[in-house]
Formats: sequence, C-alpha cells, structure tokens
Amino acid sequence: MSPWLPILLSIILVGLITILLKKPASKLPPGPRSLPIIGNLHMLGSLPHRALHQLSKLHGPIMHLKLGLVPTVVVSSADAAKLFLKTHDAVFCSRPKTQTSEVLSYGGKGMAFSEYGPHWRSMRKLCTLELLTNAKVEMFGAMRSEEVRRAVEEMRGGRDHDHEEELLVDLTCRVDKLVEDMTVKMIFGSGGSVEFRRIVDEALKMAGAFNLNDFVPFLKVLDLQGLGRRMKRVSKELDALFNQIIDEHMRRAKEKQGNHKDFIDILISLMESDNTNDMQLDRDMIKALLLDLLAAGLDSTATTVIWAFAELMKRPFTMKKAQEELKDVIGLHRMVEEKDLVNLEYLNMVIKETLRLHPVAPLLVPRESIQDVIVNDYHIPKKTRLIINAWAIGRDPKAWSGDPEEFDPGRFANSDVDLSGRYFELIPFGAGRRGCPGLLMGLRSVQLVLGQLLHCFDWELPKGVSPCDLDMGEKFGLAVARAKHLFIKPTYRLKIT
Ligand code: HEM
Repeated sequence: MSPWLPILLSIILVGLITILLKKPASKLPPGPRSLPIIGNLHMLGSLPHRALHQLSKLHGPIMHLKLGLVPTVVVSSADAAKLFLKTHDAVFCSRPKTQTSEVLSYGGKGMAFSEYGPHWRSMRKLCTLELLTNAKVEMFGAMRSEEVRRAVEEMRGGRDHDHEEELLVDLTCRVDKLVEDMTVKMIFGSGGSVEFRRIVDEALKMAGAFNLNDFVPFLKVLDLQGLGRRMKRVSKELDALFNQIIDEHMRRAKEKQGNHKDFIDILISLMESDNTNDMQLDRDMIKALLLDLLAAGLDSTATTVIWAFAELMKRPFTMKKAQEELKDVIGLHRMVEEKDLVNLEYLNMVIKETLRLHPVAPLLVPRESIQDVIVNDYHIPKKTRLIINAWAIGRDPKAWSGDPEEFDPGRFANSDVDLSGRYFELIPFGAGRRGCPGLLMGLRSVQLVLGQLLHCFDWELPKGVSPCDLDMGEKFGLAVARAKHLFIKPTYRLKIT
C-alpha cells in the first residue's frame, strides 16, 4: 500500500467533517430575498422528521438547510405545503438524482425515483391508466380476500410466542407476510420464494437508507458507508431474478397457459404491442417499475395497519367502538367483504387518524425544483431539494383542534377532510403531480386487512402490559415502522366455524 494513501484519506475525512459540522453559512445566495440557512446534515439525527419538527418550532414553516452540499427547503405547515405542492407544484415536481435511482432503478428508467420529464410522464400515465386503476383494484379483490381469509385461519391455529403461558401472535410479522403475499401475487402472479424475499428486502433497505454519497457527491468514489458497493451487488441479483420471472411469464404467454393477468403480464403485452402512449416500453423499464411498485406498496400498507393496531391497543374504548361498528354493519356470522368497506365509517376515520399521526413516509419522497422560483418572496434556486414534513403537519395545532397529539378518530366526524391530497393538513399520500398513484390500491388493502382482523378477533395485550406501557418508538427507513414487533393475543369472535 502506498504510504501516501492514509495521509490522503485523512485529509479527505477532515475535509468532510469540516463540511458537515461547519456552522451554517451566514452568506446568502443571490435573489430578491434569500432564505437564511439555519441548519445542516448533522442536525437530522436518527429520526429526521422529529428533529426537523423541533427546528421548525424555532424557525417557522419554511426553512433552508444545507444538507452536505445540497441546498434543501423543509416545509412544516399545511399552508406552506399548499404553496409548494399546489401553487408551485410544476416547479417542485422532479426527484433528485440519487445512487438508488442510478444503480437500483436502471439509471432512472422507473417512475418513483426518476427526474421530471417526458419519460416520467409516460411511465406515470402507464401506471395510472394500465396498472393502478379502479378496475384493477376491483380485479384483485378476490385474491386479496382469499389471502386475508388464509391469514385469519392461520392465526386461529398458530401462535408465535408463549408469554407466561399465554399464546401470542407476532402481529407485525403476520401482517408483513400477508401484505407481501397480496402485493407479490398482484405484481408477479404467484408468491415469492425465500430467495426472492431476501433480495427484495435487501434492495428496499438500501433504497431507504441514509446515503452520504447523495449529499456529498465527491465522496462517492470512497463510498465510506459501503452502500454503493452493496447496491451494485444487490442490483445484479435483483436483475437476474426479475429476468427469470419475466422470461417465465413470456414463456407461459407463448404457450397460452394461465388466464389470470398479473402486472408483469400486462407490462409484457404493452411492450410487445408497441402501444404504450408515446414511448417504447423496454425490459429495463419494466424491471425498474417492478422495483418501484414493490418499494412503494409493500412496507407502506403493512406499516399503516400495525400503527392502527398499536393505537387501538392503547385505547380499548376506541377499539371497542370500531368492533361494534363491524358487528352492527356485518354481523358476527360472516367475514368482512370488500363491498362492506364503504359502510364502515368509523373504521375509515381510524385509518385517517392513523395516517395523520403516523404517515409511513413522514417526509414524503424528496422533490427537486426544476427552475429558479420565488415562493412567498423567497428566491429558491433551481435544483433545490424539497422536503415536506407531513408528520409535523399532522400535529400542527394551527391545523388540528383539541390536542393534536391525541389519537381521536372522532375528529373526522362531519369533516370533509380526506386523503386525496386536496386537504394539505392531511397529506400522507403526498399531493400534486408526484402524489401517490397507488392511493386506491393501498387504502383498499389497509381497510380490508385492518377491518378483517378487528372483526374476526378480540385482541389483548400480554398479561402485565397495560395499554399505557405500549412502546410506540419508531425506526426510520423507506417506511417509518414501530421499532418493536407487536405481540398480542387474539380470541376468535365470529359465530361461524
Ligand atoms: C398506505 C399505503 C401508501 C402510502 C401511505 C403511500 C404514500 C406515498 C407517498 C407519500 C408518496 C410520495 C408522494 C409525493 O412525492 O408527493 C408515494 C409515491 C408513490 N407511490 Fe405510494 N403509498 C402507498 C401505497 C402505494 C401502493 C400500494 C402503490 C403501488 C402498488 C404505490 C405507488 C407509488 C408510486 C409509484 C409512487 C411514486 C409516484 C411518482 O413519483 O410519480 N403506493 N406514495
């Protein structure tokens, strides 16, 4: 090894630490009125939505931070979110180029991580017109119901943990597995193998990790966290896996086997028919889109169900109210069917309240401005990153009456506020051009899984654990989930065998 290497590395490291810990610069960028920089990367901590919420209490709803070398605006109120996601949505509609989009997403060939432009527009159109439509949500209804029915049966029989002779289930694991089965069947037509799950899990973990290379690009060559190398390895494994699955689908289509169409069948027929709006869909685009759909659909749905359960376990009275509604609307002689879901008003309020306090993507997905713009008299240059703190907005006392920290589904009674992205005080699915195109699909799964589990079982905490002891700690990732698994005791309550 050259004797200069350690010296060179030390110089680079010292430089990096100086950049990251440097007091925020007081010099302002040019413009009519520039936003002063009030923070930098090291202020984010392990739960950035909480740290940024605290900062916004000191510095207001529109803040300017320098994250590594990236100028970033952080928005923490409903009114400010409306300015950025509605008034100036056309400017803040791109995504920053990251190592995830380059390596895992085939150089930005997918949708969720790709920059704004004709490619993203065509992919988005394809998704909303061919895959995530109302008709497709209905089409997969029977499969979803079957999967949930199977999970209920398994929970009646099996137990995951003996706690002082009580038989508890690990609800976090069970719901993760159920949602994974539902999502994977919708996209790939059949359940994934253990190997499939391992590779996809690792890819999603990396997509959700904090990656220094994205904030201090000149450090990419050193890859101090090793994420770049791991990403390249996983992307190879993922690519081989997706190729194998696509080949299998093409072979079956040629032999005209199977009449059930999953997302891959639909995408392959679009690729072969040469009839995909204004672009030619190719194999890499399909593979990148598959990863987008897995990344966006898997953890978000399961995590929302588990947060709802945890809140209900903390509030037995609210849990009872939700179960009473299920009993009144459906009765105890049958399971929940998808057609019941519109009639379950209180259940839907529980879901809104869960997503208000626990938006699974608390900072949404980062955006980037495509040109200079003036917002609220502030000059915001092109390529500024935009973070919307939906978590902070959901607990803003100016937007929510009573105690905004309190879980109270009743606050939505007689209220028009919905999850569509039109009401900026409640934006867990984002809003505007980049708002979530899977809202209907995601919401339908959350309603069905949560409704069915509440309907089929009574639930108790382990002996000796009182509702107020329940740990609500979070862990940061692609979706912000409960840090600890939820172990609870189910007792079947339906009067059918
Ligand atoms: C409870 C469930 C879900 C939640 C809370 C959720 C939330 C979100 C959020 C916050 C964004 C970013 C929005 C923005 O930048 O304004 C997003 C984007 C996206 N979501 Fe979802 N999502 C859910 C389920 C799904 C499902 C089931 C799918 C598809 C299978 C999906 C597909 C997508 C895609 C493709 C994007 C990227 C859109 C783009 O960049 O143009 N989501 N989602």
